[in-house]
Amino acid sequence: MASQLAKPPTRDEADQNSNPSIVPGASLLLALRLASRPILLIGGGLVASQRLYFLLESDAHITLISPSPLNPSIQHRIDDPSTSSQITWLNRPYIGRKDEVKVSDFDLVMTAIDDNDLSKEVCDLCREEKVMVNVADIPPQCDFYFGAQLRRGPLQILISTGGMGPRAGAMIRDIVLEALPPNIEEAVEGVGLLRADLRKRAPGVGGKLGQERMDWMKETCDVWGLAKMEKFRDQELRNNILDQGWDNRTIIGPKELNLVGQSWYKHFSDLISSDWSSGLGGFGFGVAVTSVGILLVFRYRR
Ligand SMILES: C[C@@]1(CC(=O)O)c2cc3[nH]c(cc4nc(cc5[nH]c(cc(n2)[C@H]1CCC(=O)O)[C@@](C)(CC(=O)O)[C@@H]5CCC(=O)O)C(CC(=O)O)=C4CCC(=O)O)c(CCC(=O)O)c3CC(=O)O
Ligand SMILES: NC(=O)C1=CN([C@@H]2O[C@H](COP(=O)(O)OP(=O)(O)OC[C@H]3O[C@@H](n4cnc5c(N)ncnc54)[C@H](O)[C@@H]3O)[C@@H](O)[C@H]2O)C=CC1
Repeated sequence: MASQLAKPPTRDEADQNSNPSIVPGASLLLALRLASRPILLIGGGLVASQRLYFLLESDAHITLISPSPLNPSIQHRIDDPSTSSQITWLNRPYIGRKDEVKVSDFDLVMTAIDDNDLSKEVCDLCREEKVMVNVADIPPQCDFYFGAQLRRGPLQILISTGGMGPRAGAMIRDIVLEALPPNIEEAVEGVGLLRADLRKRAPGVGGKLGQERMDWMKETCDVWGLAKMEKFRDQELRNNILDQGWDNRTIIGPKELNLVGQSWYKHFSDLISSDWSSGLGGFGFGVAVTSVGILLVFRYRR
């Protein structure tokens, strides 16, 4: 039988007293922010090259210990000026407990080597020093697992099967990839821009203002829906829903926009009333704005 969907309390009051039972055995899924943080990576083969790729994307600083020859993709990152400063390569084998490089100097340690005894030693050292470690191939020696990942700009999704089937995890990732709406990245970017503008208008952390900000943002997201959030990338539209909406502590959804004034907004809100057909909607909007721009230019020239 399928197990329940994890559902912690939310901001909806109805959820807050439901107290779903705890199903143990999960991993804690987090989004680690590693910019400039020191990470130790031991090994220079294919698996290390995969670890390196994700570490570079997260802006970490990687100390890589492995004798040459390295996997060509690792060598490429070391030679490439756009990534070389993020990597300190020690061209030698790591020797374990006696090595001058100490695991305690790192935030995370990863090994991807074909030497089980040395891997076990690294794991023991890390556990002594309370540094989180991943030993590729040996789940009991992992404090964290990797997962099958997909990234669309700011949007990141990780599939974990709790060590049961990494290949199955990658296949599930591909299903998610197929199912994602084509403009999901633009939707996430749009909502990010709106939140940033709102923060400029109403700065600070917590308190009554923070509560109002969160309630307004939550309702605005709900009324626009994921399908239309890409429209928030338009500065004028953002200004409008902040001027008319946030400043009056009310919610301006796509339907309300045509009450907001400028006639092109009526045209615009008609255009965006369809759902994920929005590739064309976006094009239509572009055309609409451009036409208004052209009309204005003509008016001023007269
Ligand atoms: C526990 C974990 C620890 C960790 O590595 O963090 C682990 C452990 C092991 N992997 C093994 C085998 C394979 N691993 C892959 C691939 C990936 N493995 C990844 C993660 C994880 N692998 C963690 C759990 C993930 C989860 O919870 O779902 C992925 C998702 C992410 C990544 O590595 O970055 C990446 C796919 C990414 C992608 O394609 O995008 C393939 C397929 C392939 O290479 O195409 C195979 C062969 C097919 C198969 O076995 O499925 C073996 C057995 C070795 C043996 O039999 O001797 C072990 C050890 C064991 O299971 O005992
Ligand atoms: N996601 C996972 O958990 C997976 C794990 N593996 C396992 O991960 C390990 C690494 O896999 P690959 O990269 O394909 O192996 P590989 O054999 O291509 O690479 C091993 C690397 O480790 C280096 N190395 C060996 N001893 C070292 C030492 N003392 N210090 C520093 N570097 C050292 C080698 O020079 C080589 O670069 C293997 O044990 C493999 O079975 C393989 C596939 C998936």
